[in-house]
Amino acid sequence: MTITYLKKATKTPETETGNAQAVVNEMLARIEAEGEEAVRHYAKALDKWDGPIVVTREEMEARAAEVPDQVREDIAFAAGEVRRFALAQKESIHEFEQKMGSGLIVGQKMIPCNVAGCYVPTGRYAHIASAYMSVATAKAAGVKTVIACSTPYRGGGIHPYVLYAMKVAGADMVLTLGGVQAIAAMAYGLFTGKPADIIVGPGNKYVAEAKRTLFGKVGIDVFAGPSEVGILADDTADPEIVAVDLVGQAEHGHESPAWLFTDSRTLAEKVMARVPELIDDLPQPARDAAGAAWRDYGEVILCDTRQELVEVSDRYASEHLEVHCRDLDWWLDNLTNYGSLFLGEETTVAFGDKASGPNHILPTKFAARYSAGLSVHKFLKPLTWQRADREASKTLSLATARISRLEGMEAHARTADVRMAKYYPGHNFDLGRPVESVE
Ligand SMILES: NC(=O)C1=CN([C@@H]2O[C@H](COP(=O)(O)OP(=O)(O)OC[C@H]3O[C@@H](n4cnc5c(N)ncnc54)[C@H](O)[C@@H]3O)[C@@H](O)[C@H]2O)C=CC1
Ligand SMILES: O=C(O)[C@@H](O)CS(=O)(=O)O
Ligand SMILES: [Zn+2]
Repeated sequence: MTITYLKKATKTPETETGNAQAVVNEMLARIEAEGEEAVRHYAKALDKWDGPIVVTREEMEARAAEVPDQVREDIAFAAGEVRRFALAQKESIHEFEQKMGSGLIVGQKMIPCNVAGCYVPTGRYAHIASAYMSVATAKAAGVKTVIACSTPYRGGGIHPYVLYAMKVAGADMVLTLGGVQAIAAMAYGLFTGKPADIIVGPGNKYVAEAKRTLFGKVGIDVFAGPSEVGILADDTADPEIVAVDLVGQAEHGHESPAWLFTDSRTLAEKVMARVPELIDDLPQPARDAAGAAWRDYGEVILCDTRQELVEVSDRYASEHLEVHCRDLDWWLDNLTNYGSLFLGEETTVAFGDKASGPNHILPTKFAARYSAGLSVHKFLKPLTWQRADREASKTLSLATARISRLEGMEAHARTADVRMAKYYPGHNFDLGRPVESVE
């Protein structure tokens, strides 16, 4: 395969993770030992917040009353589309009941987690959309208690429109907390008395590392760290739109990769010339964020064929992947690793980020190789059940006893023996040869 790097990143999505891990480990240990006091300490030290942590219902209502009509309308529209998509996902997986060869009745029940924690980042930007992406999806799944947390915005309380979006999406409890201290508070049930069963939502490297570290104690959605964009473009693509879309996501922060995969050197050169101009034209803090992102993480990769482009793109497993090429169905059929796919010039990542319906909480740092993004399914457990009658119990007892004994598991085998002895007294079944003692 011939790959030419017309621009190569000096950093990879894994750079800087080590530093975050050390910080997160220390903070989690202190919060586990000291509880709410340590959380308050970090809220003050890192986010200049020493006000109340729990946002009361009355405060939510009072602050909601001040939200302008156009903002309400936009949030209602976008949250509605996200809910609509989540409900369609819910429809796609169902409970069922089936008779097996043994006569056993088996089934699957879809049971939502009881408590979900939703993290809404607002360090650099006020991520209003992240509020309904997580909360509305948890509610569509049927989660009873949804706790939402967001960073005190620029030293104040939760950003008013983020709080409004949480309310519209159906949050049951809200905490004014950001970063590691928010994730830990949700995991341990601090301030709410309700430890989360699952914690979801995007965030910076500290948030993503805290979720990863606490995984096991609590469920998580996916490793949703600093945003990434990949664009596949051929010679039919418009270089201006490709460049604008790359910068559109580089704005996220100095650790946000933007990758162009193309088989057209002409297009690549035009895009590379245009991106710095577009960045220079941005207001702050976007200019610095996108400038550093493009300088350190931007890549332009030239391949010979579209098969090679698919291979390279799958290796990068971009969180967001745009395709600006002829024959869009071919790309839809052949690409396998991406968080969310945006086909054709008429669509763009920002639609998915804010309003189109499919979730924007998506896998980063190669996690799209094994995981999709946040969906209603992350909150739903496909739990299995089974019920045997006497006939099924007999068929299964014989097989189970014999297989257990082949495995050397005598106690397992006896759970089948005892049933046969009770239901068929005096019968002589082949239940396998008893396991010999090995001292
Ligand atoms: N993958 C995805 O689906 C999405 C990812 N994102 C990403 O989320 C991120 C949002 O990041 P931010 O704006 O920073 O907001 P954030 O809310 O994730 O982080 C702010 C918090 O970081 C903590 N923090 C900052 N510096 C710290 C330090 N030195 N030590 C310990 N804690 C520290 C503070 O407590 C603060 O509350 C961006 O990287 C964005 O790209 C956003 C939306 C979706
Ligand atoms: O990583 C992401 O999904 C973000 O691009 C979403 S947003 O732009 O912050 O809304
Ligand atoms: Zn974005």
